[in-house]
Amino acid sequence: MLELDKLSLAIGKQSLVRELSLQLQPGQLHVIIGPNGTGKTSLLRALFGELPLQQGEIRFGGHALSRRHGASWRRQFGYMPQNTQLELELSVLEVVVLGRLDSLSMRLSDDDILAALSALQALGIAHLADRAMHSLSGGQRQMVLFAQVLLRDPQIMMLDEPVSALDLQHQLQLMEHLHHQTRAKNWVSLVVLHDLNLAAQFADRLIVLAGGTLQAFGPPAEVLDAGLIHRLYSVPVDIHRDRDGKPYIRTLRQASLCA
Ligand SMILES: Nc1ncnc2c1ncn2[C@@H]1O[C@H](COP(=O)(O)OP(=O)(O)OP(=O)(O)O)[C@@H](O)[C@H]1O
Repeated sequence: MLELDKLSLAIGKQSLVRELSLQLQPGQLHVIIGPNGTGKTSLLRALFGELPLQQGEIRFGGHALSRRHGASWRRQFGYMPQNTQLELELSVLEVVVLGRLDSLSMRLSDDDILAALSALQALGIAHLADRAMHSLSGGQRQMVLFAQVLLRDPQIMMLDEPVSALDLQHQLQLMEHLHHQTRAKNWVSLVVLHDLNLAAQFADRLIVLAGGTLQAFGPPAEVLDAGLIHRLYSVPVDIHRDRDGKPYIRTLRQASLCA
């Protein structure tokens, strides 16, 4: 279990997250939603050990994150940050193999290369293997970096807006893959999404953040309602339910936004 105990984060004098306590279970997909600038990325960076904690504690498997053990802490994670803009001369296959960096010796083993190829195949992008990373489109790059993070085979998987550049088919493919692997590998998965319908379809638990504080935590069917969404985004919505009882959301147009 990944535990956050009264976690507070700040950059300089600006408070980003306040007194956040959560228990995140292995085998479950947790989706973080909330308005822009509300601390979602900062939270992932703190969990990864990239942003110092102002107060509180993060524990995984009984061990607390500490500065001294930063490198071994990070080894437990697969982390795909928000910015996927990489001007690398490396080929796609080389970038994906880098997912094995921690266990690489001076030479790549055949196993590493086969694992990278099979990740590319599973995501339907094996045809990109020899392309230079810098020559790819934004969506192609996002899929390749997802393949790279899969290769780490982590215990905790964190993806920051991983579908922001993807078309509908690839959004579904990435989320289905993540959902399946989270169950199969017993990952604690944490994903930041802005698409509430995608979040409602795939999340076991939603983590709703606004203004750096936890607004709600639970299954989408229990958490998402028109009142919460209006409080978060000041946008009126209709909420419907699909055959499985999962909510789906339709925004209502507002002439007043066009001042
Ligand atoms: N390096 C930094 N220096 C100063 N302020 C920062 C820094 N990184 C983030 N912030 C501020 O911290 C707040 C939270 O940022 P964060 O990126 O965590 O939000 P977010 O919820 O992920 O936003 P978005 O949905 O827009 O990606 C914002 O007000 C942002 O301007």
